[in-house]
Amino acid sequence: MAQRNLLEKILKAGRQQFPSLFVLSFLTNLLLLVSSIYMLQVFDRVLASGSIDTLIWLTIIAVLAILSYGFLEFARRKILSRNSTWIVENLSPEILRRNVSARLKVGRSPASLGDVRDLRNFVGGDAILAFFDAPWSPVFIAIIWLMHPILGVIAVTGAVVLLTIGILNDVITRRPMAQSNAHMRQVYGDAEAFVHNADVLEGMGMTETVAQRWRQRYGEAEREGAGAVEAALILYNMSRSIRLGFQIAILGAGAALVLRAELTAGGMIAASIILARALSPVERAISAWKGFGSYRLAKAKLAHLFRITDAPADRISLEKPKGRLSARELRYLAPETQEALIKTVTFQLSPGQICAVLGPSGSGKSSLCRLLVGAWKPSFGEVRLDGADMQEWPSEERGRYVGFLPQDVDLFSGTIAENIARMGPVIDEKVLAAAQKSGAHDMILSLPEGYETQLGLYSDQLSGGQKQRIGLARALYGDPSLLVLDEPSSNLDGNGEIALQKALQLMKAAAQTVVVVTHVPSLLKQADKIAVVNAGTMIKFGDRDEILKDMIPKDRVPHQKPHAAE
Ligand SMILES: Nc1ncnc2c1ncn2[C@@H]1O[C@H](COP(=O)(O)OP(=O)(O)OP(=O)(O)O)[C@@H](O)[C@H]1O
Repeated sequence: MAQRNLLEKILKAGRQQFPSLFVLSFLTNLLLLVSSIYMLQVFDRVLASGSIDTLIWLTIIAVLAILSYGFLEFARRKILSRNSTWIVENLSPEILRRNVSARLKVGRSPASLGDVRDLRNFVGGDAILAFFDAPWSPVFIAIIWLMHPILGVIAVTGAVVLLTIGILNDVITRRPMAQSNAHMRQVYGDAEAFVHNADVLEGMGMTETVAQRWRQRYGEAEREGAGAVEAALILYNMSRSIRLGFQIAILGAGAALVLRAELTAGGMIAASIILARALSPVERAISAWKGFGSYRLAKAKLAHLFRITDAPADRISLEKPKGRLSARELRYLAPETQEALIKTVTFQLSPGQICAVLGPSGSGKSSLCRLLVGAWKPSFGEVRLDGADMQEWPSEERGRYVGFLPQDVDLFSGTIAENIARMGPVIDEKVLAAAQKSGAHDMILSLPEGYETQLGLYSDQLSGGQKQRIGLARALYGDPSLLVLDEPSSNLDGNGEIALQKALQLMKAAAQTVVVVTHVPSLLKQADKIAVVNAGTMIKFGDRDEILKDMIPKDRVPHQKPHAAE
């Protein structure tokens, strides 16, 4: 329950800091007047009276005030940086979890960790302070007005001109910058994918062509934003010059007023300093406004992500299932296209049964596997393990009883032992048992660091077959009741296949239910049942021998690869 409103909770916690930020901003802005008041007093009182004592006292008071200013400004920023750390630490893991959930549910996630960063940048950064400081600009301008209305008019004009330039800047640059940023993200994503596929690029001499294409797309994205950057730069420099211009104007007008004895010399200098203070929040408020735009967008995207994904369910402790698997009228529509990838699938397996799934390429075997392990939520129908609906079961709890070996195994950054232990706490005996059962133990020991071998991102230092064996050990970790293996031998050599055959025998002996996508005769021999899938429909399901008898012409030798759905 607490997790469901995490986003609101975090934003509310941020808002709760507003009163203290408001008070601190009031005090810091008040103390910002110290230097002008000091200047006013030195010029008009000390220089006129020649009193060293007054100067000393004034200086002591000014220094104390400036020190207090420093302390209060530090406190303001400390509150914000604490806020931003808290936001990132609490929200990021939750967003990562919901990203995974959204990817499986709707194909892609509406929000990313970049949105948490945008949220943090605004709530915990300078932008929000600009909002607290901005109301002080009119106060400073009013003080200048009180010194002399002519100076007040100059200050108001300065603020209006800077505000106009800022708004113009925002209007001109917002859209092209957003487009350029989106394209840049794509271009950098492409670059990462190219590096990841270095072997393909080098092996087929594609590197230069790909680099050329990339350079072209990078150039286009860069040029798209260049015009906006240039316009922003011109306007930024213009606003700086204009601000300095207004400061000179206020000094000049002040001097004229001094000559006409309508203002003191101290007042002239103080007005110039106060003007600088008055105009600075105006300039900052414009960039803060941009930050506010990103914040609002990020908040909306994150709220959408929270709406379409569920909070982690409370842990429930069901007994370990025996492995009775039933799929009833399963149907699955691709989230983005609504195309039916699985049309009708109904079957049941008893604990300890091995079911081989056959079917031509693209027939839906992998999709079926994802539905069986509960990674994909069926659009219609249900998958039950011992009567419990896979979708009703919290995935953390369910995962303890399910092992899944996908077609393409990717391992995560960490040691081999950690990967086998599913990135949780490593229980040595369980890791060893899983590795031995999968036939990966000897291979792991032959690596220089054995189970402690550190795998980097994409685990490039391992061969496809090695990854597959470790993936199988990961699936077997903790003796799950149901194992779903998608083409487990696609990267294995003869020895690997024999090891896999033994592993299947051990699973059967341990009464583990297994669904295995394979066309390999030696593995088919282990199966009790065979399911044949074609175009998303299970067209045949039954005892192995009966199905094979129907499929293989009598005059053909049994160890030939069966062509399932032809
Ligand atoms: N996320 C998805 N969105 C849309 N279509 C998808 C998605 N995943 C798979 N498909 C499509 O669903 C169909 C079945 O794919 P699936 O991977 O399940 O087939 P398969 O039988 O395992 O194929 P292979 O033997 O080649 O691995 C294919 O046409 C594929 O393009």
